[in-house]
Amino acid sequence: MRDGSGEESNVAPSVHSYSSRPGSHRYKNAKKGLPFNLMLVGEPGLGRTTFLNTLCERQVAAPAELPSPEQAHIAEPMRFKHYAVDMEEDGMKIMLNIIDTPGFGNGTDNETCFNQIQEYIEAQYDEVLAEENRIKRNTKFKDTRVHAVLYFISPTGHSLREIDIELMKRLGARANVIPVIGRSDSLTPRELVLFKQRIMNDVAHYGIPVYNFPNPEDDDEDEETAEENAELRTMMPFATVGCEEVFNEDGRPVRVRTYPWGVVQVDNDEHSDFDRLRYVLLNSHIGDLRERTQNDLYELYRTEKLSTNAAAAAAVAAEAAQLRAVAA
Ligand SMILES: Nc1nc2c(ncn2[C@@H]2O[C@H](COP(=O)(O)OP(=O)(O)OP(=O)(O)O)[C@@H](O)[C@H]2O)c(=O)[nH]1
Repeated sequence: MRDGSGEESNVAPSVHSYSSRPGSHRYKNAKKGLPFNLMLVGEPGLGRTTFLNTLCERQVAAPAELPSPEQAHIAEPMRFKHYAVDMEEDGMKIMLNIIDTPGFGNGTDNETCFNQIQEYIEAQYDEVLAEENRIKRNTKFKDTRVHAVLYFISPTGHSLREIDIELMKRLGARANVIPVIGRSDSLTPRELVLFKQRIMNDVAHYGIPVYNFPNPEDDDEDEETAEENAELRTMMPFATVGCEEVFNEDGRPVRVRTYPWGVVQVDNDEHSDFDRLRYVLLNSHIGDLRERTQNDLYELYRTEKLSTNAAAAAAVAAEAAQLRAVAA
């Protein structure tokens, strides 16, 4: 860790400031540790790797190796990279499993990426379904269902692109999709406000089923939670800034991106939504994201899958009966 002078410093790594926010401790019930599976999706260069390391407050993922100039034009296919990190947040142990998707949106054929991601999410549901049907349960079964997908939007300042709309629409039915604006410090505060508005207009116009924080009218939430959720809805999509370096400012650890014209403080609410998003993911809404995955998204998938299987079995039985009748 370096301080502003470039020297090694011994500052404590805790740089976030959210412990006093409402809603903390809401899900502090997991003694063994709460598993949380988070997928990161977004085009190359939007800051996913930096975000991951900033979220975990340590270097979990190394920066991607850049191809040589001769190879730079060859689009690498998308792949899944897994990172397992044990965290402790506000007294709660979290077994964080991050699934990164380098190579997404690299080529002209995005359909293959869409299918790969959807199949990955559904394959985790299939594993739970198979486990539920086992006579003897596997006590070591690891639930790898994706509890949230962070979708990184490019800070163009325009509006959503076709790739964003398509992907979020496809995944929204299978996972809690949370849109975020990557490298948001490239927009001025006014540009950011307008960009957020345009994105949310597109979300409404195209009926994109993003995770929209439980509506207090639908749920039996207390007043404080209802207010918090209403505020979080107005912040969507979250504007993120990532930075792995921690500096020492008057004895206080801060993460800043330094530019010739000034600094961007990652954990300062006036500079970015990073701190708030981190709090949502690892504290206030970790329980809701997990519950929604289990009770709504998985249940829907399970019903669809079993109905399809039942319909297929009925069709096979009808065909067999027909063949038997012909043979008789
Ligand atoms: N301005 C700005 N630059 C950032 C931010 N986060 C990361 N970067 C820089 O953007 C570049 C790409 O960051 P990565 O974290 O490697 O992006 P990625 O999305 O993982 O990209 P791939 O590894 O190519 O898939 C690096 O030079 C980072 O230092 C940010 O919040 N703001």
